[in-house]
Amino acid sequence: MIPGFGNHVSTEAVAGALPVGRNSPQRPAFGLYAEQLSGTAFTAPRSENRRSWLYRLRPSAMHPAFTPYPGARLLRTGPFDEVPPSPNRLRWDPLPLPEVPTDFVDGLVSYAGNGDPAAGTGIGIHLYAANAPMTGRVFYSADGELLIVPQAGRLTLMTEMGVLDLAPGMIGVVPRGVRFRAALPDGTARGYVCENYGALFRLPDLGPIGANGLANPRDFETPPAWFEDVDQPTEVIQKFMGGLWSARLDHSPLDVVAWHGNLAPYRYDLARFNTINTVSFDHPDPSIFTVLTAPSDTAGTANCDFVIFPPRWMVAEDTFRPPWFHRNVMSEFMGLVTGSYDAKEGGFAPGGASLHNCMSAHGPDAASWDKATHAELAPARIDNTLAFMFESRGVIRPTRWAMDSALLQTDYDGCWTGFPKARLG
Ligand SMILES: O=C(O)Cc1cc(O)ccc1O
Ligand SMILES: [Fe+2]
Repeated sequence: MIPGFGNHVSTEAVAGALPVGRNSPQRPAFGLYAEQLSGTAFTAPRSENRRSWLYRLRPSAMHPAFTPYPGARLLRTGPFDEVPPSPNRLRWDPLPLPEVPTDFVDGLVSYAGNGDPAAGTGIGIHLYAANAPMTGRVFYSADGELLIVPQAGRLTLMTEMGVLDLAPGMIGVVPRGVRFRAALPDGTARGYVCENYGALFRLPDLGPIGANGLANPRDFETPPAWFEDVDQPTEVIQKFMGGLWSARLDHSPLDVVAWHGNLAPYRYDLARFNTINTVSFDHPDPSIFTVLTAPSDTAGTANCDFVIFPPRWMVAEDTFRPPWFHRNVMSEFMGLVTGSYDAKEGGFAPGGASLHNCMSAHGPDAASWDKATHAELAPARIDNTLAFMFESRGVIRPTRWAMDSALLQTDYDGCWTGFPKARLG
């Protein structure tokens, strides 16, 4: 794996496949085809510009027409207008594994989202639950990059640009347009996906934190070039403006022998996150836990922040240590990879999800509040936990499936009942 975030990488699976000193020679080595894949507009500022050059056995353009794909029936895309957006606090039980053989693509279930890929803003929030490998087919989203958060079971993503092995506790990002096949080394897999229609995820600015901290660039890993030379029928499934489309090739399109550039899949082990928090008092805003941010056009107001709540020490003095009660302008979709979450004593399970939208009052449940209010404030380690949040400037709109699902907890409001009234004297 090649360390670093957003670096300009040069990698070849066969020596001599990568042209030197130019992108598009008259005759690339071995008769390879040169192809540019751009993830930003050609004229995006250099600091934001992301593109790679791929050298492949056959041009991607060599494909027949796409026709509608009938699978992945629960996959949805913005605008999320199937049902009215709900101001209610919502929480879902864990997504069960499928009962019939289902691969990563067909196992995608959209819970919510906002914006619209047509406008280049917003996110789609999906879970996947799969019990079969993708065989004879590959997938890509033309609607956005995919931030994948495995929760149970490993995923091996064979992408055009290299292989990403992901385990729970890691994240992977597959750029818009990059085709991949997902294998399941453990037989089954479940996790979360944020499909980012907007500006690409990047590392947040660190401000007064300084030059180091949070997710450090060198801990991100990009795979070296890898390809398969397979002349077997392969189905390419793409998601385009929410529609699913399929085309049959007579070969695998995972045939990129060499590539160079700064647009590529990458992974990151969340255990590498340098968690920063108070050493005096008060619970800081959770932005201190931002791993990646996808900015909007308004400074500091993200299309999506990916935020984690990892194992850490709590040392704050005279402080209510779990998340405080709050009502936020930003909307929050949460998931749990493992263990339990310090704001919720029960009901928020690994593989489950919660949604607290713009201005919806939330915070610790009554049991967590009671416990934290009476806790002895010795240094304490929060272990066995890994929660995360997709936080967005736009209201997060649930899908019809999410609202009608038997997984939706009908008693969620109940966790905020029974708080004793304050006594004035
Ligand atoms: O709602 C939540 O649990 C997420 C969250 C955590 C936190 O530590 C502070 C604010 C916040 O929204
Ligand atoms: Fe919150």
